[in-house]
Amino acid sequence: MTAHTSEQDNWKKAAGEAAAQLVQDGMLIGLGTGSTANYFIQALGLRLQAGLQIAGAVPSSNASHDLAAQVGIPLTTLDAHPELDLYIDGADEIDPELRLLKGAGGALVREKIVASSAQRFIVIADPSKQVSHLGQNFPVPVEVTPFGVSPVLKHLQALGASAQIRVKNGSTFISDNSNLIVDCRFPQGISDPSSLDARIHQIVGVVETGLFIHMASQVIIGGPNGLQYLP
Ligand SMILES: O=C(CO)[C@H](O)[C@H](O)COP(=O)(O)O
Repeated sequence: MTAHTSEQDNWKKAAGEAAAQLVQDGMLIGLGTGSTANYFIQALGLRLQAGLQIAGAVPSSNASHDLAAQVGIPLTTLDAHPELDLYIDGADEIDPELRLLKGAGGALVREKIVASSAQRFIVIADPSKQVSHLGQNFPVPVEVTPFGVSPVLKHLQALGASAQIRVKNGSTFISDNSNLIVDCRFPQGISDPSSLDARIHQIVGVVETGLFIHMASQVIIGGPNGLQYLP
C-alpha cells in the first residue's frame, strides 16, 4: 500500500497511541526505536504526565533513551530489571506468521535483547510493513564486529546474500554497540527465515540478525480503517 507520508505518520501515531494505552501502573516497559516507536514514547510520556506510574522503562537505543528522558519517562536498565512486562517497537516488515524484519534504524541487537526480556512484545506499524515474504522490501541487517568483517562478508555471500556494509550520510554506520551493520539482500528470496537466521548465527563475528522469528505476541496496524490487531 502506498500512502502520503503525513497519512502514514498518522497511522503510525495511532498505533503508537493504542500501544501506550496498554501500559498499566507498576509495569516495566521496553521502549523500541524508530519513528513509530517514537510516537509510542511520546504517548507514554503524556500518560505519565496524566498520572500513570510505571516501575521503569528500558530503551533499545541511545536515540530512544534521549527521547524518553526528554518526555519524562523514568529509565532503568536490564541489569537492574532483567524481566520486563511489555516491549513495544516498530518493524520494517511483518509476514503473515508475524515474523519480523527489523533493524533499518540499526538498533537490532538491543531491540532483540529487550524484546527477548519481555513477557509480551507488541509490534506497532502502518500497513506498508505487511509483506507476504520477509526480505521483500528491506535487506536483512546483520550486526558484525568490525574486526574480521571481510571473512564474515564472504560467509554471507556463500549463503546467497549480496552483502554490503551499511553507509549512512556518506560514512560507515556504527551501531550503538560500536559494531558494523551488513545489509544482506537475497535475490533468490528467503524461503525459510528461521533456518536463514540459524545459519547466519553460525558465522563467527556475527553479533545478531534483524530476523525476529516468533517473538511478536501481537501486532497493531494503524491504517485507513482504524486499528487492526493481529492475531
Ligand atoms: O527496527 C527498527 C530500528 O532498528 C525500527 O523498529 C524499524 O526500522 C521501523 O522503523 P519506523 O517505525 O521508523 O518505520
